[in-house]
Amino acid sequence: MKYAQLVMGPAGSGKSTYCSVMHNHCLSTGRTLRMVNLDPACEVFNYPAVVDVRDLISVNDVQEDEELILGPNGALVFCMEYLVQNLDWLHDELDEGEDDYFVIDCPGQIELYSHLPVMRQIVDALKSWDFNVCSVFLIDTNFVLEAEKFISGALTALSAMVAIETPAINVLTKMDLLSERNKQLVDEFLETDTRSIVDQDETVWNAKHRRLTRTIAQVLEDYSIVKFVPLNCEDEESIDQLLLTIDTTIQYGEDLEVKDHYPEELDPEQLDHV
Ligand SMILES: Nc1nc2c(ncn2[C@@H]2O[C@H](COP(=O)(O)OP(=O)(O)OP(=O)(O)O)[C@@H](O)[C@H]2O)c(=O)[nH]1
Ligand SMILES: [Mg+2]
Repeated sequence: MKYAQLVMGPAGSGKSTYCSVMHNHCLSTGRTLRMVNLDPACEVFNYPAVVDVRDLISVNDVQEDEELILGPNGALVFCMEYLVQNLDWLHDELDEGEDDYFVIDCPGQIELYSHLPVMRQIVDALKSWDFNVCSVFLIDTNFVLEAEKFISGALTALSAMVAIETPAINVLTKMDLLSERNKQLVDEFLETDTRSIVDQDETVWNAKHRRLTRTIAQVLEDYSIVKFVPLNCEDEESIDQLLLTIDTTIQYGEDLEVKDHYPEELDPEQLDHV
């Protein structure tokens, strides 16, 4: 069995930073993560990538092609579609040994997480190659600090969850940049039910659309579909906590635990006689 975190989210939400933070954290605890750059548009990243999609195709290559005439967004979509047509390349690149744990840095075009099929096709391929996959969907905390933005962030995360259909962990990034007051606000948002968050907000705009926002908030609340985990990259405990949540979601380490623990009702000494 292999494992993969797909690090997704809007442009600039902190995906590549998250990848290098996770890599460094695991390096210091003696654990190996295999890092993958799946962003054909990226210029630099601060982790050692064992797989880099730019070896197959990059936005620069595509934009230099005079026959294609594509802008940066079109070129990125072209690259991702090219990757989907050449999934054997990715399979070969990822195919090294057993029990590998990959962290995959994805591109930031929001269309990839709403209506374009490419991310879904990549996830389906990973599953067919025996990967346990989890999407880690990052959202910049600064963009969810008001009630209607919080709802909008939750809906963005939900649209990715619906489009990609994997277990998902939604992460609020850049917590280190918040003032103490705003940190408190985020904590309050995360503890409060979504419906009450909307009810606290009293703007004119909100009054006009109150029934709609309340209903959306109620649906989010009733189904408990979108939960956020805050991440402060400066705080090792925060990183560790998130990693544990992700590991549990993709069932990483469960085999190890089974070997380490006997069921409660069984006495280990008795097992020798079985
Ligand atoms: N202070 C702080 N800055 C961050 C954090 N995460 C990201 N940044 C900054 O936010 C900017 C964007 O971060 P990236 O990691 O490149 O974001 P990305 O999601 O990979 O961006 P794209 O690949 O372009 O979609 C950079 O200037 C980072 O230094 C964080 O946790 N704390
Ligand atoms: Mg990036």
